[in-house]
Amino acid sequence: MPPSSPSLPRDPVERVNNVQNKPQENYNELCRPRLSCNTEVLRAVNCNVSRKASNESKETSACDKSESGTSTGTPGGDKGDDKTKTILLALAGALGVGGLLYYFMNDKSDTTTSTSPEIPKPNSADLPKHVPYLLIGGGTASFSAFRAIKSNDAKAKVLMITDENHKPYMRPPLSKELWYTAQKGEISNDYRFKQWTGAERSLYFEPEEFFIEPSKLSDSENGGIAVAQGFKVKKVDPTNRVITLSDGYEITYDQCLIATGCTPKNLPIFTEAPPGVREKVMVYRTPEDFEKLKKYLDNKKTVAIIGNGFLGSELSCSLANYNKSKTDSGRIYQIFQETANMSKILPDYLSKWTMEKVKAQGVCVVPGASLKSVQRDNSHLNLALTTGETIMADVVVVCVGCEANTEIANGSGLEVDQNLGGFVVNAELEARRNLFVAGDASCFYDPLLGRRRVEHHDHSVVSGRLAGENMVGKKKPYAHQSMFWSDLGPEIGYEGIGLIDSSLPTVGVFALATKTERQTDNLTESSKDETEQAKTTTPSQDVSDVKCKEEQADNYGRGVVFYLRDEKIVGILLWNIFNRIGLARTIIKENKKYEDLNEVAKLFEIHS
Ligand SMILES: Cc1cc2nc3c(=O)[nH]c(=O)nc-3n(C[C@H](O)[C@H](O)[C@H](O)COP(=O)(O)OP(=O)(O)OC[C@H]3O[C@@H](n4cnc5c(N)ncnc54)[C@H](O)[C@@H]3O)c2cc1C
Repeated sequence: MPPSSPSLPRDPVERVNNVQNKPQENYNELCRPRLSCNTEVLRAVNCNVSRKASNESKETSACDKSESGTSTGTPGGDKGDDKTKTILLALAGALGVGGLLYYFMNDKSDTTTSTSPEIPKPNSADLPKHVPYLLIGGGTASFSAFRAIKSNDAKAKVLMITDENHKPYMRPPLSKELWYTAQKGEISNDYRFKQWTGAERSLYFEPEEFFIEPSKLSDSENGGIAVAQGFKVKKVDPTNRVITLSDGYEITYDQCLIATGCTPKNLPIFTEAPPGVREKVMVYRTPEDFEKLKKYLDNKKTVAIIGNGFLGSELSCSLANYNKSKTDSGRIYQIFQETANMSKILPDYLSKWTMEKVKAQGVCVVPGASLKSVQRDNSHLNLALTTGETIMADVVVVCVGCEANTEIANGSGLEVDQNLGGFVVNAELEARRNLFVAGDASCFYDPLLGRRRVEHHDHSVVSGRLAGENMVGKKKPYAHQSMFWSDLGPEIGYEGIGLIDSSLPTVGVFALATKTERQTDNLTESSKDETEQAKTTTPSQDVSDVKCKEEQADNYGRGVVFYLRDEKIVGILLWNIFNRIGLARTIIKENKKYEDLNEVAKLFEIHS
């Protein structure tokens, strides 16, 4: 029997707010920045994409190998650069100016300066000696905790300490919306971007004026939040409630939160490489990384993205779409070991279908390949792959996951989970009394799915909020089943909840558009006359017949995938279906077997 249909959130904001332990005030500004498309908006976006279709074959063919077994990057883009360099190198050689030679060999023109606002050199003596609320980390979880503290303790004095030179900001648009905004013009200092709905907002949760100076926090009558930027916390002494900064400065607290997030991993093949190689390799997490990569693209550089997770796939699509606005651009490669995009979370057939969509956006996808060696020539990196191919790239972006920032545990007596990483916390997200952990850095117990660590925006918002509430004494357990979302260009958006793992048995139910209807969809923005039929794939079914064949290319445009463990639904993926995550959460919470998953799928209105 299907569950009774719960009342669905009326709009995206309500959907994100429709979570357990919701406090009274509005969390709009922390909500999923995408604010899901309604059908009309999505179709409108799709139409724009199809209008660009005539360029796609040209862009896809840009991935063709120019020599047998060898892919070369930026065939036209770098020629001018290289010629100039050759002349200058000859000059430098003639003059015997070794330093100049080194400069050009290392292609310093590629390096970028951050556009982050100049801030005075931090001086820890300006920081208070004692604060009632101390937040370590300046990200989403930390800012969410501040909101919760403030709404429960109106005059709270909160000090946030971050080693970044930014006020609190959100990360998801860095690999998505910001690139589409950048495509249309200049990026503003506060990184304003257009959401898919057309609404505009900044990457920053609040403007500069919202915050008070750290030196004025203690005397502030109405409290508030001060951000100590550019400071690293070295350790915490939970017994005496004192933190120590890396310069030795100590601050005592009443309540403390650790929300230190995670750091992108790199690969030994790069970290152990000579400096000339290393300077062409980057990871991606901050606005500075966005600026740096954008500059590479604007200079027609070829980018090789290594990795097949959310970030690798999202970024590949965004960069390829960004390049579409240019008459001349470098290539975007995505290299990974697996057979197709997002194969760790998507069932095989959907993963292969998705890869074709990613390719159609202009990404040169190189599946089934890992790196054998890397060498630097004049200005390029030559990436030799296990497939025998060599990719020539100007820059490599390593997107191979993230490691929880737990250095603070050393010397603080805090437990780190050996398998999952992250600070081990109890049900109230407490590591020690009066010391909480939230966001990517927390390893918490999920009563339904076991001990987990989650690296997603929604988890950081809700766990940060709960930690903040517990810091003011609410003593609430964390029982929220968090969701995530990802967008692969303007055409594919998906949301997931629970265990989304392709090694589990899955059942997918999709709405199919017929050929005629697809043409209609491509030419008009109306959905009125469209009829759809459902297609179900089950774990027992041979999925080879639903592979990405030409005539089935749009089979998986919209649907729902159930992930099963012991025949119970433990995860739900909503594929181009929005505003239904509350229903998915309810179904997972029921933790039961369903005889007919088609009936459950109907609740998601995949045909509407
Ligand atoms: C490019 C990108 C796109 C993403 N897109 C999505 C998406 O589409 N959907 C989704 O669900 N999730 C997405 N995520 C994941 C999501 O953004 C993270 O889960 C979220 O930012 C985690 O928040 P946090 O507060 O735990 O950590 P963070 O946002 O990383 O904040 C941690 C902060 O603590 C600071 N810090 C660390 N150690 C110290 C120390 N010792 N002292 C002082 N400061 C310290 C860090 O510098 C950082 O500022 C994306 C992430 C990235 C990088």
